[in-house]
Amino acid sequence: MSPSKLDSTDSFGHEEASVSCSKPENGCVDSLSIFHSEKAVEELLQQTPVAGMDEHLIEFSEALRTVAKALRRAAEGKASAQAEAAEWKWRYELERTRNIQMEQKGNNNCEMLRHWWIRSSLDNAMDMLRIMLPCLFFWEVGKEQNKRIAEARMAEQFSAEKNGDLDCERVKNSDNQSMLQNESNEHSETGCMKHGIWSHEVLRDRESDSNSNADRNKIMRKASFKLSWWCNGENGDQHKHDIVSFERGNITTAERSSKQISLKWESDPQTVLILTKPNSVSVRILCVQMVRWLRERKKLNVYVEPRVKVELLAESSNFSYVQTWKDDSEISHLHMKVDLVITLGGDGTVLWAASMFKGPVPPIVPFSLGSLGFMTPFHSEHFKDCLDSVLRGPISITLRHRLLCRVVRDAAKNEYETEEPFLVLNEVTIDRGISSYLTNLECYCDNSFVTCVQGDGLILSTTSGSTAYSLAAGGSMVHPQVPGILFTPICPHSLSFRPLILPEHVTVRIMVPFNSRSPAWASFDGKDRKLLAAGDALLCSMAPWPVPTACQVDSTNDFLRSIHDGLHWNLRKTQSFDGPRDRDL
Ligand SMILES: NC(=O)c1ccc[n+]([C@@H]2O[C@H](COP(=O)([O-])OP(=O)(O)OC[C@H]3O[C@@H](n4cnc5c(N)ncnc54)[C@H](O)[C@@H]3O)[C@@H](O)[C@H]2O)c1
Ligand SMILES: Nc1ncnc2c1ncn2[C@@H]1O[C@H](COP(=O)(O)OP(=O)(O)OP(=O)(O)O)[C@@H](O)[C@H]1O
Repeated sequence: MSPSKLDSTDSFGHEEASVSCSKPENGCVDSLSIFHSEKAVEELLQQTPVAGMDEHLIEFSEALRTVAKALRRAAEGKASAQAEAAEWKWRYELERTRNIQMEQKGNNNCEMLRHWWIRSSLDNAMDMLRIMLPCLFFWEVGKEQNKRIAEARMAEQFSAEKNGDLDCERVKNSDNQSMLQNESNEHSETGCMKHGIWSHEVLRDRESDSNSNADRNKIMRKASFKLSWWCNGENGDQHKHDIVSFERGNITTAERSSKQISLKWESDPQTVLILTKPNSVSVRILCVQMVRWLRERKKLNVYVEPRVKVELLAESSNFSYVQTWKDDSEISHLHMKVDLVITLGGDGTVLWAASMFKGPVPPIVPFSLGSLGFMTPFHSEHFKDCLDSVLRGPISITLRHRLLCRVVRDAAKNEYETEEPFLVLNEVTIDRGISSYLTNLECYCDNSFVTCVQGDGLILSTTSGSTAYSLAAGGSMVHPQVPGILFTPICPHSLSFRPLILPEHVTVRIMVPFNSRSPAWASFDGKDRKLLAAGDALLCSMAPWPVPTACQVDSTNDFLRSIHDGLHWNLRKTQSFDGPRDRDL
């Protein structure tokens, strides 16, 4: 590069101009000119060196290149901060508009429901008159009978009115194709009712909905139930929403956020879904017995998976009453038909059951037919007694939290542009897959930098999953009713990387940085592996739909029994009485 060329205003002059702009009076940085300056330096350096080139010039141009790079980063940082601010503003506006719309829609639906109630009450009155008139001759007999009909109808109307809030939500949700697309609506579905945590009431079958006017009596109803906190062994009916009180400036915890929960049926369960571990003879035999008993003795509708229906029909053609689904799209409506799910298998079958419900999950009764049973407290030998007591209620349940995991690709415009989310009951694992390099994962918690994971990977686990993979990687065992997200590294290449437990309300973001030597792989409850390339991120937060599993005794007793029986936790021979004692010392 000749000095004359360096002096030329074409390249060097341009460079100077951009550098002087990099020390702005008003803090403004022109990213375009910085880009040009950097390019100019790049070009200068690439030119063939000529004899007698001054070394200082090279150093100077290197320095210029560094300055230009720093300026470019500053400009990019500013632009991205501005974009983020605009994004938050946009999100705020969107949320506000959505809330206003939801409020209006809710009011409209309630209004419609009220009109429907008045109209149907009039219809009922007309019906009653129609019944009564021909019966005038038998007035005394007819009077008693009509009174009973009227009472039943009024009770039904009363129940519908009492649960008006929930019905409003159902009306709203009936339009929804996918539960996950309508997160906010479903949030309110699982929300708190006046008494207890929530109550499934008068849910309509999709098919029945379409011809509901034609034949209301054929509407399939879900069993109604109530969940309540269990206080000191009593069934406390009231759930206080404010868990912290601050009267007169004194902060006290009036209610604990996590308590033993009790489920009490308000109407009898009618439909049961049985899910079974495949390829197991003992499971198949038990399934046959259970289906027969539920149908013949309990008069319940029974749903099974298509594969199991084929197996049952091969056993006997009498099983034609057993119901199933034809294609997977019907699975998304199962939660509206099923009152109770029974699983026959190990923990993997409970995970399978949970994965079928991408929104609310009906209560699950897990029977143990595997080698380990952390989530399967019921013994198959006593299935009739167990199911009798569950169907009668009340039962203790463990509300097992799930994590909602979304993959955001580098190319996505914002965090909402994600692929189909996954709901995990145990954990999401981000590992190195078949790559022999260390994973390099940047971790953020609610946008605060947590750490960089360099090792085999990272496990983000629920407390239910704390006894699974996370435990094997050195994580703590946590009672499943404790709300939180476990942050457990897999074979970290550092001596001080202890596992963390984060609070339930945070969003964890795991990013594969651009300087990572290899991509990472995410897997969800040990299934569905997804590639995370450089720039891709995984977002993980607590899902609004927990998995309610029935307890044999209660949450704590079942959890302790599972770690004693399943893991032989802290099992040690008791020291004998004879030997040295303190008083001898
Ligand atoms: N090194 C490990 O311990 C390891 C490795 C991979 C996966 N897993 C676990 O396996 C789970 C998938 O289970 P699967 O049955 O489909 O696969 P699987 O058939 O390979 O069984 C894995 C084992 O994990 C046990 N398990 C599952 N959930 C558990 C829980 N919550 N608490 C205690 N033990 C539990 C199962 O009983 C089973 O013995 C994953 O979610 C992961 O937690 C563990
Ligand atoms: N209904 C089902 N359809 C397809 N796969 C299933 C079903 N139920 C369970 N599985 C899968 O079968 C595998 C084994 O199931 P599960 O853990 O229940 O039995 P197990 O391995 O015998 O029990 P354990 O792990 O306690 O020894 C799991 O990976 C699970 O995902």
